Amino acid sequence: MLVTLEGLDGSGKTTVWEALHDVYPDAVFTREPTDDSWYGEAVNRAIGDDDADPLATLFLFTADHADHLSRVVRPALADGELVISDRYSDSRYAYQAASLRDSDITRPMEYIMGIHAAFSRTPDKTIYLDVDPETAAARSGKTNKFEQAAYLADVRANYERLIEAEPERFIRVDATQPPEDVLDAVEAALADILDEQ
Ligand SMILES: Nc1ncnc2c1ncn2[C@@H]1O[C@H](COP(=O)(O)OP(=O)(O)OP(=O)(O)O)[C@@H](O)[C@H]1O
Ligand SMILES: Cc1cn([C@H]2C[C@H](O)[C@@H](COP(=O)(O)O)O2)c(=O)[nH]c1=O
Repeated sequence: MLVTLEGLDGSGKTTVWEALHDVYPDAVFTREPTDDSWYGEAVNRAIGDDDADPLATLFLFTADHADHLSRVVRPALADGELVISDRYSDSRYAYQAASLRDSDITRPMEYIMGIHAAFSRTPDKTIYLDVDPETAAARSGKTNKFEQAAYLADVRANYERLIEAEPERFIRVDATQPPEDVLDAVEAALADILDEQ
């Protein structure tokens, strides 16, 4: 089963993802962008480059996703493992659709989803850590071009579109709560997901 954690920068995904290691010691914990491949390194260069072309950046993230899928996610799923990924394809649909909003591509989210449809694997469940853009930007420290409240407001609107389109896949957790309450809510959601299996 593939479970993904999604949300704005600073929503607390990594805090939750790290805490879940103790709860599910046998699960495969992974992330996007990857942190163990040259594709992930290329993505991180694009994140740090204010002048990086948004379309080129989309394809770097997508290349990293393709490698992540074939090298980590698909083999683990084939072995029957629980895979928990800190960010996954929805991050592309939400972030790169926002980056390409004023580009020549008329429907960026649909375009990005179309690219993924040919090869990707949709998560079984996605836990969305919901936080307002101002809190997200403040928590993340505004260290790069993505961690800005105005941009994150567009990203959040895109996440809302995704949730509206697939309400059965997404579980929304209020990420403005204290970290221990957020973790309790995520643990309860995951327990329900695994019970339903
Ligand atoms: N529920 C919370 N309440 C207050 N602060 C939090 C909460 N969860 C995480 N934080 C803090 O916010 C900061 C960002 O958390 P974290 O790295 O987990 O977020 P993230 O969603 O993974 O961000 P990014 O996508 O930018 O990597 C950290 O300093 C963390 O301690
Ligand atoms: C996977 C993915 C990520 N991003 C953005 C979101 C963040 O600002 C950075 C790095 O992610 P992290 O969780 O803070 O390490 O990249 C993106 O724009 N598109 C994606 O597909």
